[in-house]
Amino acid sequence: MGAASGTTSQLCPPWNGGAEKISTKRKPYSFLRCNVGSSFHALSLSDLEWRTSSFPRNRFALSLSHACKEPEAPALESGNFHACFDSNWFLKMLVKLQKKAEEVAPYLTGCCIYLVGMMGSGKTTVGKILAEALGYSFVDSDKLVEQSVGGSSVAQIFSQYGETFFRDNESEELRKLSLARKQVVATGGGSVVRPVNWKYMKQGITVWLDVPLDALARRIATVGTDTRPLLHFESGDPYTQAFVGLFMISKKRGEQYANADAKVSIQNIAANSGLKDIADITSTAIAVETLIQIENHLRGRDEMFA
Ligand SMILES: Nc1ncnc2c1ncn2[C@@H]1O[C@H](COP(=O)(O)OP(=O)(O)OP(=O)(O)O)[C@@H](O)[C@H]1O
Ligand SMILES: O=C(O)C1=C[C@@H](O)[C@@H](O)[C@H](O)C1
Repeated sequence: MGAASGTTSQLCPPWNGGAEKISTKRKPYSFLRCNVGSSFHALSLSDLEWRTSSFPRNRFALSLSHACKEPEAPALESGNFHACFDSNWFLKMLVKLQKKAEEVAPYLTGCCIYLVGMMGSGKTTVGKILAEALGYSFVDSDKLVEQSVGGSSVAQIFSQYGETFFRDNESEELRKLSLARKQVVATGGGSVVRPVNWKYMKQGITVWLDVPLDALARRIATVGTDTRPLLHFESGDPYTQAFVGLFMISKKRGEQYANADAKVSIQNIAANSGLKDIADITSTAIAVETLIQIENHLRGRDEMFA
């Protein structure tokens, strides 16, 4: 692969099935240049590895990594993304993402973006893509809590110390993050329940990823509920367990997510792009919509103060 600096970026999630299945007849552009802030990203055919053998005609798998010419350019998890999809569509979406990020970045003036939403709503997946596009770093508040408690997992913290202990640590990590700049933060799904957390998160821009419960339950059922202690109390098959648990939680949380400055509705994205199944919406498309909603929020705010 052509990752000269050895830095590779995962641009999309390897979610269930590892593939977005859209057929294509054509090869991709031979070269794609993306500027993100001061960093330069180049995707070329040497970075795109085509493996056609194991897929039906007009379908292919793409293994993608790219070289970061700037050492300080944000690096996501190392490892390549393997998927099967329409290359032209994907590259267009990637260009759209970079263009939108370049438009929005100067107005953000380095302030942090907090993604809020129910568990499984894609805060981590979309957050990493956004951070990469904006030249921000990515942090996951659940991971920060885990580190602060000496490396125990969220599930272990819940069972060993209880939810209140977890929430106290979560608030403390959000307080520290409120002093930071240029970070995309994937918050814990329950960060919205404490008013003080909103005070910290509102130091930046808060965005709600609004995903229907059925889609959340399908995603969570795929990976299991082991890492999600609040879903451990339900019985039934993994989908039912996840759906019932999510339903109860969402009833309790009511409209708390709606306190966010901007909302990204997956159902709206599907409706606007003519897609019947929201599972067909890629995380890159959701990241683009997130930037659009952030831009709308910033415009509204500037107009209010003009
Ligand atoms: N657009 C999408 N389409 C399908 N699956 C997705 C999409 N985005 C994320 N997923 C999958 O859903 C699961 C949850 O995603 P992710 O970890 O990004 O959510 P999260 O909001 O950070 O969850 P949590 O709050 O529980 O940490 C993962 O298995 C991920 O691969
Ligand atoms: O929705 C919630 O309350 C949670 C979501 C996860 O991100 C973790 O923060 C934890 O499992 C609790």
